[in-house]
Amino acid sequence: MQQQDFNAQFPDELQGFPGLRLRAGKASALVGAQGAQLLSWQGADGRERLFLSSASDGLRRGDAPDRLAAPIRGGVPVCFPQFSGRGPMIKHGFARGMAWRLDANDGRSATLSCSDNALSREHWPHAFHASVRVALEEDAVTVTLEAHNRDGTAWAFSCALHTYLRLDDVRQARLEGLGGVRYQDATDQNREKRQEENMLSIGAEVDRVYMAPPPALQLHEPGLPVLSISQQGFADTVVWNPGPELARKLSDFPDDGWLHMLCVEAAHAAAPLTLQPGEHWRGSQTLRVLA
Ligand SMILES: O=P(O)(O)OC[C@H]1O[C@H](O)[C@H](O)[C@@H](O)[C@@H]1O
Repeated sequence: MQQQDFNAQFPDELQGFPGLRLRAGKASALVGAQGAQLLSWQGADGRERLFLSSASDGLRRGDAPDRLAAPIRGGVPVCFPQFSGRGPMIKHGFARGMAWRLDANDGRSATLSCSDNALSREHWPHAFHASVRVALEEDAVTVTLEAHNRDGTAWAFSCALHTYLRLDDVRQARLEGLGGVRYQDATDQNREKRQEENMLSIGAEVDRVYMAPPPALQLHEPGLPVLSISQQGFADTVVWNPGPELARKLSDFPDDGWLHMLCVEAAHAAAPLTLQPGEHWRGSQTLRVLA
């Protein structure tokens, strides 16, 4: 893509990251060109609901798109075609480091896409098309990821919408809805466990893949309306917070950043999915401020 077209498609910016602003009444969102990553979402109350690290690196205007950019730490990174280190590829796949193109934009929603090219083939030999649609409502935002096998042979993938929710203080928040759900604990060699409590509180590192979770969870924070987090088409929900020790080791993350975020991710993580030639897969996550 020419720099001129890129600038026309992504005229807005947040922390120097080029993107596209969407509006629905008083609500607003900014979708970044890198990785089709939602970088900001403010509902009608004007409160920012997504965490974006002030120390984050990433693709800036004018950077060459012929190599992968450093991942942007925050918003809603799209992990594709691999979740985390669960496979031979670079962590979370290559899609979050690529410049995506804009396919449609009606002011309230936008669709971005990427497909195989010389860069993706350095990491994965397959023909594919991936798209992300961000749809804004007054009190909600929905991110939909779609993958299409354009190859002559079947391929397998895993993926996630790696949503970083912004919190005042994670220690005061409660995530409701995971009571009785089984999870793989990545802080304990992926041992399988069962969560007893329905209200999860966090004060240290948490890195869990919940399998067959309920379709909606609720995030409670003192003095704020409840946030509903729902998903469709994804088999797992990942909950991640680095806690104080890992936070200090992450170069693109403030030491106290762990207090102000919680990742609640719609994911296919525990087991990969296989798409036959010509097949599509689609999954979405909706964040909604409840009255
Ligand atoms: O640092 P990143 O590559 O963005 O990954 C951040 C985190 O993503 C997921 O939530 C994984 O479960 C974690 O194990 C990982 O640390």
